[in-house]
Amino acid sequence: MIRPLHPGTAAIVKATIPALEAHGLAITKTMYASLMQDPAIAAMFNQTDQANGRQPHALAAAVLAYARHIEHPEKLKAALDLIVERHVAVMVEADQYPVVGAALLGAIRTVLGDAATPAIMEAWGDAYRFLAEVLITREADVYAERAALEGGWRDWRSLRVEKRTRETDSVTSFWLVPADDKPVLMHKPGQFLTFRLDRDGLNTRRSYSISSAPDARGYRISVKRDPNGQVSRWFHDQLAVGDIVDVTPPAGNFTLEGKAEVPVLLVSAGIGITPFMSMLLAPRVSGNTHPLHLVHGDHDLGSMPFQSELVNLSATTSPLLIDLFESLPKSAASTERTHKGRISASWVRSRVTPETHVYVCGPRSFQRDLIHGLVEQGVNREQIHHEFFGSDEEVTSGRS
Ligand SMILES: NC(=O)C1=CN([C@@H]2O[C@H](COP(=O)(O)OP(=O)(O)OC[C@H]3O[C@@H](n4cnc5c(N)ncnc54)[C@H](OP(=O)(O)O)[C@@H]3O)[C@@H](O)[C@H]2O)C=CC1
Repeated sequence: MIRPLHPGTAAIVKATIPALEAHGLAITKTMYASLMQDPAIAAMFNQTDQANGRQPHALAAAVLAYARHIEHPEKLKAALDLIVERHVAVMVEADQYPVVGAALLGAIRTVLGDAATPAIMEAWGDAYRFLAEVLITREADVYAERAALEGGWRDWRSLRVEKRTRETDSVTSFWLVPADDKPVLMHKPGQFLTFRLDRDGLNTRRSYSISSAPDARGYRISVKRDPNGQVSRWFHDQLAVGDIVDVTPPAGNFTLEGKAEVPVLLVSAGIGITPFMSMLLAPRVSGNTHPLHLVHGDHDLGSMPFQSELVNLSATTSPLLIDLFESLPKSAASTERTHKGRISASWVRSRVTPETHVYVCGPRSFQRDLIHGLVEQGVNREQIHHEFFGSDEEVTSGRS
């Protein structure tokens, strides 16, 4: 049950807004430094986003927004929806909230010093308790809903690597089937799986978009090898056919659902094509009728995965258009639908009608440039959907 805020909490929390504006980042950095001492908690966070400061920035902004809108929680709905989505993706549990709360309050006390009076500490304790109860309740509902669906599950489920497929020199697909041979939850195209990786020196959770059509037999994910990436190298070098991995049920809201018949423009760069492969393959299964247009950019045709699948799709799926861009072409030859250079916002803009929904996935700078360019050129922000693992604040805010 969610207990309301104590009378007086909101006024005191609002009075701390100037202190949060001045010291919010110091507070969240101190908080994360303390949390990361616990390996089980550290595993929940993307360590790259910790190291480059994105996560502390994002949390400082969230804490400030909470203080500003504490009397009008409806204004926080979109932010809370995103937090719930992120939390269920990495399987945050109710018993982790007190640990995080203690770290946040400890950091407020450390950074504000004597200014953190007992009344302020009590008010922030109450504000955190209230927010935690809201999130725990909503997350419990999502966990229960997913477990109740056909093929769904509540905790981690063991999947077996049935097959590995080499897509390009740097991309390999992994076909995963349930170790218990029972059906799995059919994903919505665009969703991802999160893996619990706690072996071979790894202690992390990592999400990968599902690149196959919805199928109760299992899932395909496709991983690009990053020479500096510990996890992608582990998938490529260690994960063999027959091995078992633990995953969450499919999660994420980067889906086409609810917008049938609406023209859809899928714009990807690099391995960002993976969720779109699932969307493109799905019509065969679900009778999806969106007019689809894929615009994909990569270094050259040789580094583009799934080309034979795309050729098959364009021959068998109607209506489907595919435009490919090569930023570092190896040959001067081009066709009506293969282009030289990077995908530009103005090229995409000229294909967007007032009805089109644009889905964007790829490197962070690509998403940021494209989304800003489209909005600058008059595309309604509501028509644009994007997906990025990790904190995506700067994709939408313009911070680089
Ligand atoms: N569901 C999700 O959230 C997923 C997210 N991803 C993310 O997608 C990213 C893909 O990275 P990767 O495959 O290594 O990409 P690459 O670095 O290989 O780049 C792929 C292509 O994107 C082009 N590009 C890069 N920046 C821009 C830009 N600002 N504007 C236009 N074109 C640009 C590159 O051009 P050039 O050669 O000129 O640099 C290249 O042609 C990863 O960071 C991954 O995390 C991937 C899969 C799923």
